[in-house]
Amino acid sequence: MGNCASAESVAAAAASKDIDKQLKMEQKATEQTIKLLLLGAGETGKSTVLKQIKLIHGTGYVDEDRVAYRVTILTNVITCAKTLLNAMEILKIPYSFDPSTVDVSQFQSPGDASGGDATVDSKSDAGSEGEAGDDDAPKKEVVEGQLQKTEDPIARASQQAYQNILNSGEPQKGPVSEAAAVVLASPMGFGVGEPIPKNIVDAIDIVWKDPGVQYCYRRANEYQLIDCCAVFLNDLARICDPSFLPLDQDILNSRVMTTTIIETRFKIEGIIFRVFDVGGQRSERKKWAPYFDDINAIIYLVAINSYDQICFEDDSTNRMVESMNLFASICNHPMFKKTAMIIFMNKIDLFRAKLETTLISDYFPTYEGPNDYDNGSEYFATRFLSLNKYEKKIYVHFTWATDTKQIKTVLAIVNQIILRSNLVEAGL
Ligand SMILES: Nc1nc2c(ncn2[C@@H]2O[C@H](COP(=O)(O)OP(=O)(O)OP(=O)(O)O)[C@@H](O)[C@H]2O)c(=O)[nH]1
Ligand SMILES: [Mg+2]
Repeated sequence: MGNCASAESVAAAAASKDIDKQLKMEQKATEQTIKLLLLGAGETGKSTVLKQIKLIHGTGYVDEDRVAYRVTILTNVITCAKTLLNAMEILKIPYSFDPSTVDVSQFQSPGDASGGDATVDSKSDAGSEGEAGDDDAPKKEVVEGQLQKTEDPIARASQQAYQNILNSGEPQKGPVSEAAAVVLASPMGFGVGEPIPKNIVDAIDIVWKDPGVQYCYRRANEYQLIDCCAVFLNDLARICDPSFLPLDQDILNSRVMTTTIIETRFKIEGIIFRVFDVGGQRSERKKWAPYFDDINAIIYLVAINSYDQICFEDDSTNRMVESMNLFASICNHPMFKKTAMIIFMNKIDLFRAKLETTLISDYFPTYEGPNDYDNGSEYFATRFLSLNKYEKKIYVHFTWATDTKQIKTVLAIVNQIILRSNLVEAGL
């Protein structure tokens, strides 16, 4: 009997110890949960960063995911091809228009020297129109962020050639216009396992290689084109092959606008990260506020290459200006006073490429430095940091969200920042 009582009390003590242990573990688990919000305007790369976290710290993608992403990628391909063709009409560029054959001297006007020569040279790829300069020409007045429609000898030549075709009353003829008709008549998307028919793939290829379409592509800031256009259309044969199954890199390059808030959980070095990815377009932002409670850290995404682009949502607001205004409201939000704040100045690969063709000062007249990466990136980082009213510590990283190696390094640093600032916050 005595033995029995003692066995019971031993069992009870053990059970109580288990409960204590369980409680402690639960307490520890809650203590060690980090709520991380990915914020930023549309198309800045939030979902791409989430995909990277999934690849680096999660389970990655299984074949079922890849089959679904294939549908997305093929839709991206069709969307890009159709968008380019519609833009040919808007910008008045005829098929087969070749900027390199234009006699620039015939299309000059007195304003050609003002400020935009670097842009003009590279967008046209024509090489000689830099000579159009006349230092006495009046300087263009630049309003911050205002869209600059390309007005140079090449654009004029293209418009005139386009107008001549219209005046002739005859439709454009030839293989490119025939291919364009096939692309424009193609369905927007294809189902799971369904390939894009070969005649449509061939038509997209012809359209994409046309010099007029390539010129139109270089002027993509004048209309809305998703960033994965070149990466997919340059790789058509592989992507449109019926056996195509997307690689991780293809998934990272693909584009779907986020319309619901998605929470994904990861365990990183024993700590649970609850990562929330939101839609960045204006219509999506009203869904954000309910998720602002108890947020430990925010990664705010900026597309640093977007300084010459207008918002998808309206045709007058510059994307960088939109991004700055949104950041001002987030970083000075009373609920985020103690939240670790990290800015990702993202799309640095596209930023570098854009600097070759587009002057920052054409869109941000307060920028007086050389049109290079170091000075340009520092300028935009400083502009964002200057919006911080409370002198709160804000960390800035320059990122290339589609590059897993670079993001892996950045995320390791970010994890340390988040953990450190939350230890400080907890008084530890
Ligand atoms: N080249 C390049 N492309 C990028 C980079 N970051 C994102 N992208 C591409 O940009 C496009 C938009 O990225 P998303 O991650 O969908 O943007 P988002 O911020 O989630 O957009 P919303 O869901 O509309 O708010 C995708 O095609 C990405 O592959 C980058 O650093 N470099
Ligand atoms: Mg998204």
